Amino acid sequence: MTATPPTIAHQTTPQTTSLLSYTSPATPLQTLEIWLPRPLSASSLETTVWIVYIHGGAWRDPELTSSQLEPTLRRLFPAFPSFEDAGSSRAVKHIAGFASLNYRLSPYKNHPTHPSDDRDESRNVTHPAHVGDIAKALEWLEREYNVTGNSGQTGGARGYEWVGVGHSCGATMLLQLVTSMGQANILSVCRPVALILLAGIYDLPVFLQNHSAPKVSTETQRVYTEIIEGAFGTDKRRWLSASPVAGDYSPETWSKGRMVVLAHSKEDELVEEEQVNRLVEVLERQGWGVGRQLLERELKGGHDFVWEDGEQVAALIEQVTLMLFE
Ligand SMILES: N[C@@H](CC(=O)c1ccccc1NC=O)C(=O)O
Repeated sequence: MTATPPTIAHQTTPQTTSLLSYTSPATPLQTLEIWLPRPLSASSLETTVWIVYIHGGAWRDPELTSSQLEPTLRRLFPAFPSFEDAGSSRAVKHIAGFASLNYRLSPYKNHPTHPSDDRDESRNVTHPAHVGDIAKALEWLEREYNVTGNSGQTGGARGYEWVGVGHSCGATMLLQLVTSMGQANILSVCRPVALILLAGIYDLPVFLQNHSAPKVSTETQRVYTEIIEGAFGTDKRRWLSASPVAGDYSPETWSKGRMVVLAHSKEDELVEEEQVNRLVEVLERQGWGVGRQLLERELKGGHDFVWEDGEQVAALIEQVTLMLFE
């Protein structure tokens, strides 16, 4: 494959974009946002990566969107939305671009202000449609911005490598993507070199067990059940096979994977720490931790504070980017 120049205008700097569609025809949630700290042509394929962010919201919350990355961008770029100071951090020099993805959601009929309508095709999907949209967005990023991670073994063209950052169910989806859980188009999508997983859900049955009465109120249990049934259907037998803990993270299936960071806060009131422990067991059993780096990081603050504040997310992005290059 040869490096095709990006086909949409993005060579001016500094640049932010509004929502871009990654499907044709366009739909309201199959969209993404792009930020380039400098013209793409000034970011070399050898020394920079893309950061691809996936927001959370329990697969259904319409109020959580791609804009969730902005507080983090404000921490990384003091003059954001301008990128004037883009050269100030050593890590940022190694970032070619940021993409923050939206994806179709599952129903949320009892949302207090934005209930979903049965006829709204953007808000009535189930797994694997969410992660399928993530795969479509990555195919688009490959076409438009050369985010292919094609490491040019044949000496040919290269594309940018990417680092995935996901919060809550966004972290879940990144792992479903690298392990090809879901649909066929995922297989052709280039894999990330590293993942930063924030407050993710990795074992759906354990997630539900930990949020069932008498550990929690029956009302809380009802909400968690509604979230999982809404996103994965009512057939319980499918919940484990759709869980990241059921995935294959061997070098054969994810040859690019060099680093996984699992971050969680003890103050998280929505996703429990056991999710991290379950995934660590699985990754270690599959050889992670020797050679392929497995890092656990303790965060501060509640579930949503982590992205609302952005400082800890920015610090993790800086650390991982530097580790990849230095
Ligand atoms: N704001 C969401 C709740 C939510 O995001 C959530 C709740 C419990 C456990 C994890 C959650 N988010 C994961 O993406 C909602 O209203 O459904």
